[in-house]
Amino acid sequence: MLLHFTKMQGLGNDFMVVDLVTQRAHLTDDQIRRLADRRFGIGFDQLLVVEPPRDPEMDFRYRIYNADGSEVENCGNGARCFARFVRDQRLTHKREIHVETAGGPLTLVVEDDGQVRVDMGAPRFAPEALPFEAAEDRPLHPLQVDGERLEVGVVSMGNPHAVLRVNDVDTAAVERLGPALEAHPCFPRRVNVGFMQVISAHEIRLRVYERGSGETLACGTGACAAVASGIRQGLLESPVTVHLRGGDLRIDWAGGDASLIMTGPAERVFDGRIVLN
Ligand SMILES: N[C@@H](CCC[C@H](N)C(=O)O)C(=O)O
Repeated sequence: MLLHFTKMQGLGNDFMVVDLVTQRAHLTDDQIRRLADRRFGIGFDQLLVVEPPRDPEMDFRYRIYNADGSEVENCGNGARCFARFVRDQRLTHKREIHVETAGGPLTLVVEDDGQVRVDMGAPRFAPEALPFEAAEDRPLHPLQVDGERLEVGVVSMGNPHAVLRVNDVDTAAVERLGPALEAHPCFPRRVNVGFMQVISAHEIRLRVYERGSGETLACGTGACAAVASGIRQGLLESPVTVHLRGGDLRIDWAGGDASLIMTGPAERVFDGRIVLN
């Protein structure tokens, strides 16, 4: 069958976006892995699927799959691309869009300048929210990883994140510690791993080794998790500018049960169609 898709990117975190409101298709894990391949397929960090909502209060259902075919709960850069996509495709004219995700509802607002502001919900630090195996909820947890004793913050943004403070993201051991932490037995559903360099109370640099996709140029939920963990540790104050390899995000958080607000760009790259086999 012939599938129409759009390639999009948010700060270099790239997506294949498929409209399953007007098309019918079912993609298997194996097909997703082949489409994600940067040499034999289209190439992307995540596949985003737009579906009709199951809840009548919502505008759409937004499903997210990593490059390894696993379905996940949330994707911040994807949410911004999703908002641009449904308006560009004329699936909605609304500027404020309510979507269901596997990690809970999200509200997306397309601003006049084309930037998208996303209410990402409140961070959850309780270990069982990720899940993470620990006896108590604390700002930093000691963890033995690849022969090293590390201290990590753990945060659920719908999806699980571990945040590690480093002196310099350019020299951080992302390729070694990223996969080791992602597969650490204390994270039974695996974890996304953020390497955070604090520049000032309002500015960090961040690299993220993503569960199921490897290091990406940017991760929206990772940026929210790093800021929430940094504020909780008393290292940061809202608003925080997060410098990622692909560009900058602004994150606002009033603390407690307040939602994290992420603001950043979303771009269409090209439209295409592919025969699914
Ligand atoms: N790139 C995303 C996060 C995508 C999902 C993540 N890899 C997971 O497995 O939870 C973002 O921008 O948030």
